[in-house]
Amino acid sequence: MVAPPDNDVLWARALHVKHNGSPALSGVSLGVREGEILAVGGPRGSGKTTLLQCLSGQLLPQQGEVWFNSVPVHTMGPLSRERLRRDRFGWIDPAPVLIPELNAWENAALPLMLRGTGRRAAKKTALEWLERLDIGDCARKRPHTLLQAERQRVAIARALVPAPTVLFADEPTAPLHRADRAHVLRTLTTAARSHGITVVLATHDADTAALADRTVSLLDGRRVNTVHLPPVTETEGRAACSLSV
Ligand SMILES: Nc1ncnc2c1ncn2[C@@H]1O[C@H](COP(=O)(O)OP(=O)(O)OP(=O)(O)O)[C@@H](O)[C@H]1O
Repeated sequence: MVAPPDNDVLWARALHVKHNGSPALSGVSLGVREGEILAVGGPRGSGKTTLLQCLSGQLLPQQGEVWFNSVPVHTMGPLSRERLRRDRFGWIDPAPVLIPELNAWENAALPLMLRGTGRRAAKKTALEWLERLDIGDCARKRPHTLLQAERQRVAIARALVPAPTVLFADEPTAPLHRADRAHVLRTLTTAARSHGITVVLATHDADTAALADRTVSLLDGRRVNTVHLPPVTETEGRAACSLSV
């Protein structure tokens, strides 16, 4: 095994994954630099979710290597990978999965409390994030009384609250309206940049990818070439488009 370059927080080499015999990833390699916002683009079924699951240690590739800060994730046992995900990674699903018995701030504070932070401190941090995401008013509401878009903001707050080293976001704005999407994504990317959080963002939306520093594109489980365009604005990162297989 050869350790990854020092400036890559995540590094994957030649990942191969098959789901029930059909290939989902076929030899994908990539590095993610510390503090980078990396978009993983590609059409539906191209392997984006599978790639994020491998990088975050949720799924072991049948072949290939995944390294996090020079630690080989692909050789870790299930408990070590679970601890790594709890302590260092955040995850946002396309649809919010919240605990129905807890209100919004309790849901958002949960990762901190699982790490041993006291209830009062965890609540303070959770409320700050809910405010930043414009749902401070919902802090005491249970998930079933919230709109889907509000629930997704709670899920995003929950992922940001413990300031993870790497945040994996799988189509995080899928349940939001277009206007909402831009605002939530800006909040997410601005927060990530200001807290030095590395983000790996799966999306098939060019507007979303435009907020990233770099885009890698997948097609049928393989990487396709990308070309970088000039910055859209000084502050919002760069866009990239897929050229060809
Ligand atoms: N649990 C599973 N069982 C069987 N096949 C799966 C499973 N998960 C993914 N696949 C298949 O693997 C391929 C890659 O799926 P994946 O979800 O990684 O792609 P994606 O780019 O994230 O798609 P989407 O944008 O629809 O989420 C697809 O052909 C998909 O149908």
